[in-house]
Amino acid sequence: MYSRSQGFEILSDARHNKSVAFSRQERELFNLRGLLPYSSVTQDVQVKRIMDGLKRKSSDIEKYLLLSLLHDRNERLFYRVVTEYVEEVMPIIYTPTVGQACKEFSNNFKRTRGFYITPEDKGEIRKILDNWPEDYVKVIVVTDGERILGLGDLGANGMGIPIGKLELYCACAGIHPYECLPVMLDVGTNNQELLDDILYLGYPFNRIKGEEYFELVDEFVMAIQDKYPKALIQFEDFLTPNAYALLNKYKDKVLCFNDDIQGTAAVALSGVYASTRITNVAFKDLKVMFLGAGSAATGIADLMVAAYMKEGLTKKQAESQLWFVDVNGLVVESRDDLMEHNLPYAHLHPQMSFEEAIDDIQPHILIGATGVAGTFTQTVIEKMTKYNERPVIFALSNPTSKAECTAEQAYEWSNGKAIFASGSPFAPVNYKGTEYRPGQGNNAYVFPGIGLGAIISNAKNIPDELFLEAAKTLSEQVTEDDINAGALYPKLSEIRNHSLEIAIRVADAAFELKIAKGHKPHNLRKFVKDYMFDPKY
Ligand SMILES: NC(=O)C1=CN([C@@H]2O[C@H](COP(=O)(O)OP(=O)(O)OC[C@H]3O[C@@H](n4cnc5c(N)ncnc54)[C@H](OP(=O)(O)O)[C@@H]3O)[C@@H](O)[C@H]2O)C=CC1
Ligand SMILES: CC(=O)C(=O)O
Ligand SMILES: [Mg+2]
Repeated sequence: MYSRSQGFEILSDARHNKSVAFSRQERELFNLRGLLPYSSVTQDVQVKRIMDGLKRKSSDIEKYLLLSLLHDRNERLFYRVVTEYVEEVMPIIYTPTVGQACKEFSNNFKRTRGFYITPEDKGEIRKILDNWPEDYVKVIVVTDGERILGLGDLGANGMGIPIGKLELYCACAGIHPYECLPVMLDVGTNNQELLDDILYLGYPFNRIKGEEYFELVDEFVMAIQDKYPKALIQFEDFLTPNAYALLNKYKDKVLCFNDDIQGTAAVALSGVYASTRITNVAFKDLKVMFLGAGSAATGIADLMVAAYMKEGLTKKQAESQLWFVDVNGLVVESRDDLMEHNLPYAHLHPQMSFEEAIDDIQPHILIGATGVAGTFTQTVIEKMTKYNERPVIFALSNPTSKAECTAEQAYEWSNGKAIFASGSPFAPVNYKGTEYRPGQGNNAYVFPGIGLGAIISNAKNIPDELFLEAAKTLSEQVTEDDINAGALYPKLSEIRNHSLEIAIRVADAAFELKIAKGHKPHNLRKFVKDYMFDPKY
């Protein structure tokens, strides 16, 4: 990799720094003699040093900080570590540890990463965007920090999420680091604890809302369209009403998607497809019950409707197989507290509690997206087991502390019958001598590949068909071994290959649908593979 920096400058330039891996020749060329210890080592040895260092750390947050410093110092080494040890490292740079990192973001702040926009920048967003040093940004992950995982309003501390998501774009889909832009739309926070904290670094006022809020977001979207017209905008961890309002406003006009609504939908649908290989229930006959009726759960239901319709069901029939329960019980037509996105699933049915609804509807699949731990109780799992030989249980809430139930609970309470997946990782569980491998139903399995496919094809927008394609592709990556271990998702260690497959199919579908602005490469697979960033020196 070519660099114009010399001497100390190149050692503090994370993009080009190789540190003790600089060869004798490079040390001569870049005026590095005397600045490094004698040994010139391979990147493999550097990786070993990092992994040994991680093992010596006694807490996950310390590991997060070590990796974050590495990212600041030597980008290629950081990504080499993440790609090679993705199973060990993903729970650190992503959920669950990223949740804690967000909570402590201001306390641990050392070096800036990403772009911050506040209400004081109104009218000048396009101008200040020129302060960002990169010309070829292709993927932007933006949050306003109001619904960070299941942790609520973390204000500007939520910046850990765009940073973490973009690290996965690079590690899992080979997007080049310089093509990534994490953005915090810091519109304030209503979290009083943060406002009272002298160390809090965000805009220290209550959130702006209504017209003022939507105008600021619009100015941001337009500024991005102007400076980076080919960039994909991923909306992340917005509060549900805002998430829907923004998605509906921009999804047909701008290359964008909402990860919590649409990415989650694709990964959950993929798991649902895979589950039918174990349960042998035909996909079009599946009855699904959701606990939580927010953006994640509704996004899944909406994509399932599209998937059912491809199997010949009418929209009405499809919707009738999907049931929601929220804090106030079963979502039914007679309720007057529902939001617009709930209405297609508010069936003409008596109002009842969650447990009563399981007895009444007898769903094949239970999907939790509440952000509330312990909501899948022993009784809930037992009821699901009563009605299904193999009950399918998704506890999607993040981080781990918010999961609706643990993997161990699901297997124990179902006497080993449950097919379990969760948003944050759980280790395999040995129950009565059999090892069960929970799958990780997290949008991280799909958003990197979807994003890569969208930018490769230079798509105008991302319609549902592309999310369906991603779901199908991922489910096809689930092997017989995975199925035999009760896992609905393939092993994370192969995620780069899965992202590649998703990207190819998504790009291909974009060309088929004629929403791709570019020309289809003669050999799409080779084109995508060649595009992908390889962190090896
Ligand atoms: N695995 C993955 O890939 C993803 C996981 N998630 C996780 O899903 C969770 C929810 O996210 P999101 O949908 O955006 O959030 P929302 O706030 O939009 O949705 C939460 C829903 O759960 C309901 N709820 C809250 N408490 C209970 C309860 N005790 N019983 C029944 N329902 C309850 C809420 O009702 P009300 O509004 O009335 O309080 C609301 O309908 C988060 O923890 C998030 O981390 C999100 C995206 C991706
Ligand atoms: C995974 C994710 O996007 C979330 O929990 O919000
Ligand atoms: Mg999210």
